[in-house]
Amino acid sequence: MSAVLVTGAGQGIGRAIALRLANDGHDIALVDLVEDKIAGVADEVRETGSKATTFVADVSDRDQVFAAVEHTHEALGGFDVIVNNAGIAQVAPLDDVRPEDTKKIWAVNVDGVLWGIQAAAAKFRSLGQKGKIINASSIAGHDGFAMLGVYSATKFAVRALTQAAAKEYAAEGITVNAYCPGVVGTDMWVTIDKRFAELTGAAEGETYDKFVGGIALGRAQTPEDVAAFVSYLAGPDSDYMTGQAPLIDGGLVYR
Ligand SMILES: NC(=O)c1ccc[n+]([C@@H]2O[C@H](COP(=O)([O-])OP(=O)(O)OC[C@H]3O[C@@H](n4cnc5c(N)ncnc54)[C@H](O)[C@@H]3O)[C@@H](O)[C@H]2O)c1
Repeated sequence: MSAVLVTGAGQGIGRAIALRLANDGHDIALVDLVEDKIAGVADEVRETGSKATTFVADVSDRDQVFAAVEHTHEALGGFDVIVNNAGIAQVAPLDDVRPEDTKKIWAVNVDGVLWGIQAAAAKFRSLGQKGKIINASSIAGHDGFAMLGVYSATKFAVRALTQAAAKEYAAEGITVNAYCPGVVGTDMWVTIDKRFAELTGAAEGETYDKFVGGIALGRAQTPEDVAAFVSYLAGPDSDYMTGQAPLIDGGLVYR
């Protein structure tokens, strides 16, 4: 099939995407901050029969992202898809946000996606081939959530980059889309829930449960639910789709 680079692949949604795409028959380059985590996922990928390679990189560092793309091409013998999945959350009332807070989250969630877009487009161009760029936005990229204001801003920004890149690269046969999960019970949500508890006096688990209670389909979202949509985006059935960022949230209505 094709060679896919997934960032933030060491756990949560990124891990599920890596495993789903490996099961679809793609070879996978796993990129994350910590080697131990991606080494374990690489073993799981190899069990599916697909190739796996790991590369430690911080997506907020442009040179490291370009190096990750080069590594993918060398190790897997191709480069067809990038999934710019890595991201961090931040829970704070807007009044409390300081410059160092916005810099950090912006560097990972927005700059990190931009470097991934640039590096992938440059590589597709140098190889003279088409390619697919897939970015992690969020339901918080469609609605500004209280206490998640800066996080929401970064995810709106990911949608903006997705739309702009889709227009800039369309003539080269490069498609650019995003996925927008709702509430997925990964480590990210454990951290969000704890921070809500500290700030609002809610019991631990209460905020997560409230959000899950607002999901129309009546069950919590799994990383595999997200990975199923990314499987479509990474495969040939999405060839005529670009610049889109659909919600995959089970019909979440709680705000
Ligand atoms: N969990 C949710 O409910 C949810 C909802 C909507 C969108 N998202 C988005 O989906 C993506 C994955 O979320 P998750 O819940 O799996 O998160 P997670 O915290 O469980 O995992 C994120 C992974 O990204 C890695 N990472 C963080 N910063 C990095 C950096 N600078 N460079 C490289 N890797 C880095 C972490 O080490 C970790 O392995 C994120 O972009 C997140 O914003 C998550």
